[in-house]
Amino acid sequence: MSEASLTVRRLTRSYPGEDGRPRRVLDRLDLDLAGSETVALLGRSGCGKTTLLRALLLIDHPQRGDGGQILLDGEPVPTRRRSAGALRPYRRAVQYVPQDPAASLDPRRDVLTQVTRALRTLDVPGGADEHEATAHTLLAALDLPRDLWRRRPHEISGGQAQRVALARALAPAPRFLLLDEPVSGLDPALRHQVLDLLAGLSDDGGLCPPSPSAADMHGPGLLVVSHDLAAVARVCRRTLVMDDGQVVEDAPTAQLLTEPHHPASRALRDAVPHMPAD
Ligand SMILES: Nc1ncnc2c1ncn2[C@@H]1O[C@H](COP(=O)(O)OP(=O)(O)OP(=O)(O)O)[C@@H](O)[C@H]1O
Repeated sequence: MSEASLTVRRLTRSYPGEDGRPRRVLDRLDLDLAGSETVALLGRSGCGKTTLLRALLLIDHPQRGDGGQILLDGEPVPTRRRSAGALRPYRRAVQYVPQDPAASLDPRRDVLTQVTRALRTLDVPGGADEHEATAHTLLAALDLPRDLWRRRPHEISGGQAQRVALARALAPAPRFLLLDEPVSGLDPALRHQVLDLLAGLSDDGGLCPPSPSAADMHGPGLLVVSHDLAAVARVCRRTLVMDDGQVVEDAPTAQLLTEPHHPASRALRDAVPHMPAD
């Protein structure tokens, strides 16, 4: 099976402005991600990163005049008038870990059920036993011991909640995983732990349950949204810099740390407190 691809072509998104006229936030944006890649999406606050993520997750509301295409493996995905059933294959393939994972967990359900329920909702093949086995494997692999599995979100720590959200996102064996600021607000130790975990994810799919495309040996492609070039440099080989609703630089992360071209990239590099020696 060929490598997965997630493609965005000439994507335009707007919000209603104060004068009632649409205010363009994404401006004919193009993006190409491969299933084997680890890509950071950086940019100053307000440049449109979340708007792009929402578009990729098909949870936005395009305004009149908005357009462009999102394609999974070359197939256009409906970005308007979406029916839940028709979108399930896409939702299984493109998963998400939000910025505040603890808040994204269902407060009424225990850790194990957060994962099994996601599998059921997404119509992932297999019965309850198989879903539970997948959840067991992932929770254990993410260092969430069995005595946590029957606890509800308010009974676990923030770092544990983050890993539960990650387990839930990985359970359907996605081909792409989108992460919104995965380490912002974490203490330094936990930050390292999460970054190591993400770095380990990308190479060989080590944590992912067997994918329906088992021939695809790669882990999910990662798209990591962040403000922090230094943090993503540990995980992402490629970095996209956004400014004013467009990708203004697309370069290997190592190159961006040493030779940023666009002023927006230079500002990000200059915000890195200590440049790595290499
Ligand atoms: N629902 C909305 N209605 C109107 N304007 C919005 C809405 N959501 C975002 N915006 C505006 O669109 C622009 C892009 O916002 P977006 O959240 O995509 O930026 P961002 O790059 O994710 O910022 P941050 O890094 O601060 O999260 C901003 O100017 C923001 O104020």
